[in-house]
Amino acid sequence: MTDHQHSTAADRSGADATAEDTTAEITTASVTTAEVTTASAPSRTGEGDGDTPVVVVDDVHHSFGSGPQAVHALRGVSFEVRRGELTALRGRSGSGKTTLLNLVGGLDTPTAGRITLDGTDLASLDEPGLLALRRDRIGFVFQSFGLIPVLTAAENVGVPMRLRRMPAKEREERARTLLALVGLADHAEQRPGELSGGQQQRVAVARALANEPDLIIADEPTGQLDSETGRAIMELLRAVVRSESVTILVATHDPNLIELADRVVELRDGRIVGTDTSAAGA
Ligand SMILES: Nc1ncnc2c1ncn2[C@@H]1O[C@H](COP(=O)(O)OP(=O)(O)OP(=O)(O)O)[C@@H](O)[C@H]1O
Repeated sequence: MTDHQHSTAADRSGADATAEDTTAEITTASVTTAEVTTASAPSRTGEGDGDTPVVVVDDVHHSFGSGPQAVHALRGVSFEVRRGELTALRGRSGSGKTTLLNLVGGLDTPTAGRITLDGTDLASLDEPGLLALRRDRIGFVFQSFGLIPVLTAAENVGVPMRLRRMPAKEREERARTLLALVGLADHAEQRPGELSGGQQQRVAVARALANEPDLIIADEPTGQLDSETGRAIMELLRAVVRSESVTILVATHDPNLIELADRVVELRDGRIVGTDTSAAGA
C-alpha cells in the first residue's frame, strides 16, 4: 500500500495513525464522534443465518483516474466472504488487494459493481451511514498498527467504544477483557511506545474486536513484523475467528501465512484467478 492510500484509509476509518498523525487522528476522532453519533448502522439482515455470506462482492471494477492515464485496479471481481471464516486475499504487490479491502470497508466506492455487507448494499448508504457501518460493524487492522501514541493500550482499545458512547465503566471492563483475550492482561496501562511491534498489533486486534464487528478487515497485518511474530499474530486472528465468532478478510502476500486461512482468494492484475479451500483452516 502506498503512503497516500494509507493516509486516506486512516483518515476515513478514524482507526489508523502514525506517531506523526496523532494530532490529526485525535481531531478526526472528535469530529467523527460528532458525526457518527447522529447516525445508526443499518440493520443486520443476514445475521443469524449461518449460510448467508457476510460479504458479497459482485462484478466490481475500480479505476483510479480517467482516460488514457486511468489505472484499472480491479477488473470484474466477484467473491464471497463466508460467515465465521478467515479468508485470505493473496496477490503480488499492485494486484489490487488494498483497493478491494478499501471498497469492502466502505472507505471508497467502486467504479462499477456491487458490494453487500450482511445484506446491506454499500451503495445504498450515505456518508453518515457508511461512518456508522465502519464504526459498528467493521474492525480494521493495519500494517502500521495505527495506535494513538499518547493513549494507553486499554484506552486505545476503548476508542471505538467511545465513538459509540459506551459508558466509561463498561468500556474499561471490555477493554481489559479484550486485552486479556489477546494475551496482554498485564500491559493495559502501557503506551504503544512501551510495547513491541507484536504487542502493538495485539492491541490493534483487541481494538478491532471492540464493537463486536461482523467483519474484521486486515491489510498486511504482519507486514512490519518478523516471521515468528507475524505467525503469532495470524494464529491470534485464527483463534478469534473461533472464540469470538468473527469473520476476517485479510490481505497478505506472505505465502507462509496462507495456510492458516479457511479460504484463499488469489488476485492477479485486478482479477481473481483462483479460490482455494484446501488450506489448513478449512
Ligand atoms: N490512489 C491511487 N491512484 C492511482 N493509482 C492507484 C491508487 N491506489 C492504487 N493505485 C494502483 O492500483 C493498483 C492496485 O493497487 P493496490 O494498492 O490495491 O495493490 P496491492 O495488491 O494492495 O499492493 P501492495 O501489496 O503493494 O499493497 C496498482 O497499480 C496501484 O498503483
